Amino acid sequence: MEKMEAKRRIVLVPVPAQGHVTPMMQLGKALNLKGFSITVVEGKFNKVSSSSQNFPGFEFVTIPESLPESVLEKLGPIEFLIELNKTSEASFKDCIAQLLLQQGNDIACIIYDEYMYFCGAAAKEFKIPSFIFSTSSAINQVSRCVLSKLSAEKFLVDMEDPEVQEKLVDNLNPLRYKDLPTSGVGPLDRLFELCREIVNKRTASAVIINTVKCLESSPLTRLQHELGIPVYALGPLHITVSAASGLLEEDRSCIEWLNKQKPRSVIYISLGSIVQMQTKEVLEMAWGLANSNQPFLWVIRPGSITGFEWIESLPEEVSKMVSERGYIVKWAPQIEVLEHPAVGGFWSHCGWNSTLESIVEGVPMICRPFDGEQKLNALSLESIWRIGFQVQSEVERGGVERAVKRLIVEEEGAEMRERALVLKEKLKASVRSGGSSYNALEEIVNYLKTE
Ligand SMILES: O=c1ccn([C@@H]2O[C@H](COP(=O)(O)OP(=O)(O)O[C@H]3O[C@H](CO)[C@@H](O)[C@H](O)[C@H]3O)[C@@H](O)[C@H]2O)c(=O)[nH]1
Repeated sequence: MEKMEAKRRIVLVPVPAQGHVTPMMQLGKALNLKGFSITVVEGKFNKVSSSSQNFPGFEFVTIPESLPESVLEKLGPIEFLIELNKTSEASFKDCIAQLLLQQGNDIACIIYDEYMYFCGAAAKEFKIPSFIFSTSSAINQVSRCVLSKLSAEKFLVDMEDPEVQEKLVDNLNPLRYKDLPTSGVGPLDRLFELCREIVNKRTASAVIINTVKCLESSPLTRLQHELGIPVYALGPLHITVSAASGLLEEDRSCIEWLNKQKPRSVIYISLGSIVQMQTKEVLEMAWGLANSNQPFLWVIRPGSITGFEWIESLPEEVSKMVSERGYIVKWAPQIEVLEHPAVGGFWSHCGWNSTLESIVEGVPMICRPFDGEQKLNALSLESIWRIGFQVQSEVERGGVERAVKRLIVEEEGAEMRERALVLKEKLKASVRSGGSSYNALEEIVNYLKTE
């Protein structure tokens, strides 16, 4: 009898946040289908192992030294990540040493989220190949390379000059210096330090990125040039494999509600898994949506309105008006919502997963980015792909009403939808046999099998 080839193990290290876990687990599933065994190393909160039933055969390991979620609230995201990397390095080395013992030295590769750069030390020490995985756009990666070379102090002074603000970043048209993702994340010097750590490739053999060549051809070329190692664009991963790793329970009743709405009439509103809103903005949104006269499906996560558990801060008259025209859920089956024929547009914070998911369904977008990286995605959606437009950061009811009508009712929205449908076909083609993302995955698999 022919001897079965032993499966080789891949260790995945995701960031414990929905927008990062989802694509990492999709990558794990894709590699598992290609014959690799998967071990997921995780920390103390937002554990993927809570949905382990969706990943039969995967092994889940917890690092004992990782930081609790309360530290994230105390330190803010940048300091938390810097601290997490410091505290996790030694325990991750121990964890890999253990795994090597158990697996008879059979670890083909460590694939770590770009923010989990502490993994680099273990890869180096045990001479295990490593890949860096990026869950955001290539333009964001390139922007980080640009920022990592700047001094925070000088940047702040330079940016006082309006001419510098408007200056295009070399070969990255339409990106201007003022578009670089520096806002909303804390002190600039700490952000630049984090950028330097993230773009430091250490001993990694390649970067895997959840984007698509036809969307980001020039940033991808520039990224490869900046990093000097191969960059594999194999997105959108969610259409390569389905891998349910939701950290919140989906409310499927919204699909029944959508079934009762007219084709392309509904605006879907979701701001991802992290964004927080103030009550004032929520109220302006509610009035604007109601005044638009279009039906709407609105995801409001528990705890996402600052200071409140859920939507108890909405006055009764607003709740009544909302329920007449709209439907609110705590968490939706987003991909299914976007592919529903009743959905005509997506009001989004432009997280990278939401951006890809919307394009794959040919749904045009109203862009309301919150932090710097989302602003880059909004810029691409508005100025490069021309399948969405941005609303001003100060959200007020008149602006909300106009934006919804512009996208769902007016000719301009229809044109955006047409362009989105063209992109949809291109993205689908990229993951089919012979497509750019399909080929990138094949190259990775061949590399891992021969290492
Ligand atoms: O009701 C909902 C709302 C969202 N989602 C899913 O949650 C994910 C959200 O991801 P994303 O759109 O990327 O937003 P964030 O959760 O905010 O993701 C973080 O991670 C992303 C990837 O690095 C970044 O682009 C974002 O800026 C960052 O905030 C998507 O897969 C959605 O399908 C649901 O399933 N149901």
